[in-house]
Amino acid sequence: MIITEVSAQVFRTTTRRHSDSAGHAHPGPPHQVEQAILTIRTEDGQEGHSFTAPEIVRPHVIDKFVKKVLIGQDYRDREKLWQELAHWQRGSAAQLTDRTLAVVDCALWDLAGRALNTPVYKLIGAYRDKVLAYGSIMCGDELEGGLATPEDYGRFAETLVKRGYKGIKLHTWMPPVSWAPDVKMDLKACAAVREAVGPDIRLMIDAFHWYSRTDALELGRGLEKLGFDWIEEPMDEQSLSSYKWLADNLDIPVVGPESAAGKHWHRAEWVKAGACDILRTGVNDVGGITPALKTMRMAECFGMECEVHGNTAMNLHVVAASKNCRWYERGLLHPFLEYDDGHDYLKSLSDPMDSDGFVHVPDRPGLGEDIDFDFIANNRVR
Ligand SMILES: O=C(O)[C@H](O)[C@@H](O)[C@@H](O)C(=O)NO
Ligand SMILES: [Mg+2]
Repeated sequence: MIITEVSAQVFRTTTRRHSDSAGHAHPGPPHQVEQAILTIRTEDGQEGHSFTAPEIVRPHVIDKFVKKVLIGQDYRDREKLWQELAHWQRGSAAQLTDRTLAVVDCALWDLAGRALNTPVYKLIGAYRDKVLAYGSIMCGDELEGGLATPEDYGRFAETLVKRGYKGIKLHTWMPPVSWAPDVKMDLKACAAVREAVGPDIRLMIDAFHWYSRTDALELGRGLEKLGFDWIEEPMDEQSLSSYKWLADNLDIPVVGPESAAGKHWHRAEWVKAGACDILRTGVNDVGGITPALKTMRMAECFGMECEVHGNTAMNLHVVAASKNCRWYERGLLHPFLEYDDGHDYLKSLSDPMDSDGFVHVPDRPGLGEDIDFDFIANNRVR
């Protein structure tokens, strides 16, 4: 039970996702990027793994913080280990981030599941073993035939409905797209999608994250006419009072916060302030599965749904272990990319979706990621 090793391996993987100057993903030619796998090992050889960006588990962070908290401890003491890492963040000179807490927490959950030959969502206490996915479309672009026009969004939405999706979320155009942001163009894309898919497909938007209150209000009012289910992150989430103002002035549900710091504690403040109608959490955003579950349960206490940000196994297990969220966010999707091709370091998808739009939680132990350890070893860089 005692943790004896914590290690991070960095390896090369090929992807067609490229990040723009605001960190948004767009398709491009295949290129190699570095990925990291964190491994936590016990004295009796049990292992837990989780993936992240290499800088999140760089040697300074692992040696200065993670190893000092974990080595010699019982791997089952996730709450204690998470609290100790979270407590150290304030005095870490901003070196110990929520992303590091998340990858450590996920690897500990994976370790517990592998040791007990049980999937994480069953360990938590499962609510379901399949969940409807919404197709989360990438931010708009200026690529011919990509997501450059409202009509492009409409055509792609038709493709997603044929694939089986029963919900679609648009990320509309944002800088550095030359002419973005533009509320009227956002609404044209949303109208084109509504026209293309008809009244029964659920639609949501995740808009430019720095609109003014009046821009966000105009966007929300337009979405109400199109029967959208929610408006997400149209303004800077650091302004809780702006979201309180928006939620008070709109009928369409406001979802958040996604990217705001403060973990489950700050999300409690959003609920208390009435700054959202549907709460939001995400394993990477709040520092792990452990705090994501706390956020989800807190929302339930207020009769609120809490939608989970992001794909990957870690978020799927939180959704599968919870009643008060409707969707799994499957994406990000683009006409030029085949999401179901997965990753070269995983032998199969962590979130396979059937033709009815249901994602089935893999029955494999732990997080259930079908890791190709040979690929990682053969492509390891450090
Ligand atoms: O900003 C982005 O690139 C996307 O919005 C991304 O974070 C996406 O995962 C999201 O916000 N989903 O809700
Ligand atoms: Mg979002």
